Amino acid sequence: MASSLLQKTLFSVSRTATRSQFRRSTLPIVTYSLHSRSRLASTMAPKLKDPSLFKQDVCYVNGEWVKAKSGKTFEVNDPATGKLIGTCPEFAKQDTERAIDAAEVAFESFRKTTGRERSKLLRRWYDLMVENAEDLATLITWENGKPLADAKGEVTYAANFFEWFSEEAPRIYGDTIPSSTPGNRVWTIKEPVGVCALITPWNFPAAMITRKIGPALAVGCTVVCKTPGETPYTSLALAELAHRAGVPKGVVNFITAMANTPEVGEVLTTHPTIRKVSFTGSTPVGKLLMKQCSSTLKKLSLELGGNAPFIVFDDADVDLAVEGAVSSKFRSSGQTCVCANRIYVQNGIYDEFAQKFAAKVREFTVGNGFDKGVTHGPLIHHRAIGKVDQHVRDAEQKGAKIVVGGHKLPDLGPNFFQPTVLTGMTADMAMASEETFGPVAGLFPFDTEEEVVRLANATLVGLAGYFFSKDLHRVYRVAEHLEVGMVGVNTGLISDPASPFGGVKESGFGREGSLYGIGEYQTTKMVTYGGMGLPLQS
Ligand SMILES: NC(=O)c1ccc[n+]([C@@H]2O[C@H](COP(=O)([O-])OP(=O)(O)OC[C@H]3O[C@@H](n4cnc5c(N)ncnc54)[C@H](O)[C@@H]3O)[C@@H](O)[C@H]2O)c1
Ligand SMILES: O=CCCC(=O)O
Repeated sequence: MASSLLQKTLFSVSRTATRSQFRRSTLPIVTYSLHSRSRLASTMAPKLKDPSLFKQDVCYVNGEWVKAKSGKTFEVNDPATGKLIGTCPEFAKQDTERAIDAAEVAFESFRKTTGRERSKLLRRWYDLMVENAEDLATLITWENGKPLADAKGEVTYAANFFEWFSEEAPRIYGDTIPSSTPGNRVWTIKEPVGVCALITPWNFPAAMITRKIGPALAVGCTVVCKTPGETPYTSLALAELAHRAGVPKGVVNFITAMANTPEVGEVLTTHPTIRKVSFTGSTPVGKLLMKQCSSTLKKLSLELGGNAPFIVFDDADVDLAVEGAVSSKFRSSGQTCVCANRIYVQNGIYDEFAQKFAAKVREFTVGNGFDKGVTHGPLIHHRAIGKVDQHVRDAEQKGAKIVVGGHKLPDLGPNFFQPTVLTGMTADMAMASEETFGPVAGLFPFDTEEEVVRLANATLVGLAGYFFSKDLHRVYRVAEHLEVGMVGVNTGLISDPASPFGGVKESGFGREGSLYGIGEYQTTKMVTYGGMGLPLQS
C-alpha cells in the first residue's frame, strides 16, 4: 500500500477528530475541558462476524489448539469496561518447551522450502487478514481499547507487513566476493537463523506480531510467539488465520501467559534450540532478556522504549507542526513507542503553537472505542493511569500550567484519562526524562538550535525524533545530529512496513520492516572455494 494511503488508514481517527467537531458537539457529552462520552451501550460484548476467530482457553502449538498442561488459565479484561472478555491458558515451562520442540521439527522441512512457496503462504495469510479485517479490529478494540477506526488502521498496517515480506521472500540473495587470494572463489549464502522466539507488547496487538513473523517466515525460520497477556485474542485469531492459510504445522506457534510470563520468558531466552529472540517492549525487560540470552549467545533484536523529542523551530509551518504533533503525540492515546514525549517549541512561535495545539486537543472525544465519534479510548490498565497521573502532578507541582485536561475520568471507568496539554515545562520534570506512554503533551520552550539538539539528546534512549523546519540546511544538520534511529521531518507519522524501524542507545538494536528487517532473521555463511587456478590465458 502506498505510504500516504497507509498513513490515512493508520491515523484516520485524528483526522476525523479535527473535521467533525460540530457534528460531535450535538452528542451527549459529559463536560470536562474536552469531550468525554458517558458510559453507553457499548458495555455489551461485541459480536464477531466469524465467532470462530475468538479462541478461548487454547493456544496454537504444532498446528493444534491446546490447553496448558496444568489446566490453569488467566483472565483478560476489557480496559474500557473492566468486564471479563475471557480466559486464556497460563503456559508454563513444559508447555513452552513443547512449542519449541514443534518449531524445531518444523524448521527441518520449512527451511528447505523455496522463497516462492513461503511468499505464497504469507500472501494467503495477508489475504485472510484483509478478508477478516473487521473482526480483527473488533478484537483489538475489545482487548486494547483503541477506537475502532484506529484498530482498523492497525489491521491494515499489520497485514501490510505480510504483504511486504511476501514480496521479499523470493528475492533473498547472497553475494560473490572478489578474494584476496588468487585461485580462491568466495560467495555467501543467506540462511535462516533457526527457531525464533518472538515476544510482543499489548499496544499493537496485531502489528507488532506480523512485523516479526513476516520476515521470519520469509527467510524460512519457524517461530514461537509469546503474546502479551493483556491482548492475547488478536494473536490467537491470527493463528487461526495462519491455519486456514495452510501454514504447515509447527511453523508458527502462539503461546500465552500472564503470571508465568517470567518463567516462559526464561525458557524462550535460555533454551538451546532457540537461535534468535526478537523482543518489543520496555527497556528494563529488554535488558533482562538480553542477560538471559547471553547463556546461549542468541541473536537478538530489541525494540524498546523511547522518549521522542518533537521540535518545532520558529521557521516551521505552524499548522503543519500542530497537525504533526497531534498525530504523533495522541496516536493510541499516547501509547506508542514512537509517540512524541517532549515537545520543544522555539520561543518565537511558542504561544501561537500552544494555542493552536490546545484547540485541536479540546476537540477530542474520550470514551469506549466502540462508540461512534470517540477519538480516544482508555489506557491499557491502572498502572498506565497511575504513571500518567504522576507525570502530570509532578509537572504541575514544579510549575507547569495545565491548559487542557489533566485529570482522570472516573465517570467513564478506571482506565480513562483526559488528553492533556501542559505548558511551561522544564528539564527537572519527570516527563523530560521518562516515557509517559499516555495522552499527555508537555510543551518545553527553547531559544537556539544548539540548545534544543543538546536537550533532545540528553536521554539514555533514542528511538524516534521529529522536527519541523523549512530551512533545508537545518533539516540536514538536525537530522544528522539527533541521536535516534528514526527521524520525522515535517511529519509526525513515520511508520511504514517499507521503512526500517528501530532505535539506538537504550532503545535497543536491530531493525524491523523494510529490506533491513530480513537480515535480522538470517545468518551469512561464507564459502571459500580454493584451487580454482589462475584466469584463462589468452
Ligand atoms: N521500540 C518499539 O518498537 C516498541 C514498540 C512497542 C512498545 N515499545 C515499548 O514497550 C513498552 C510498553 O509495553 P509493555 O508495558 O507491554 O512492555 P513490557 O516490557 O512490560 O512487556 C512487553 C512484552 O514482554 C513480556 N514480558 C514482560 N516481562 C517478561 C519477562 N520477564 N520475560 C518474557 N517476557 C516478558 C510481556 O508479557 C509483553 O508480552 C514501552 O516502553 C514502549 O515504548 C517499544
Ligand atoms: O509502539 C510502537 C510501534 C508503533 C509503530 O509501529 O508505529
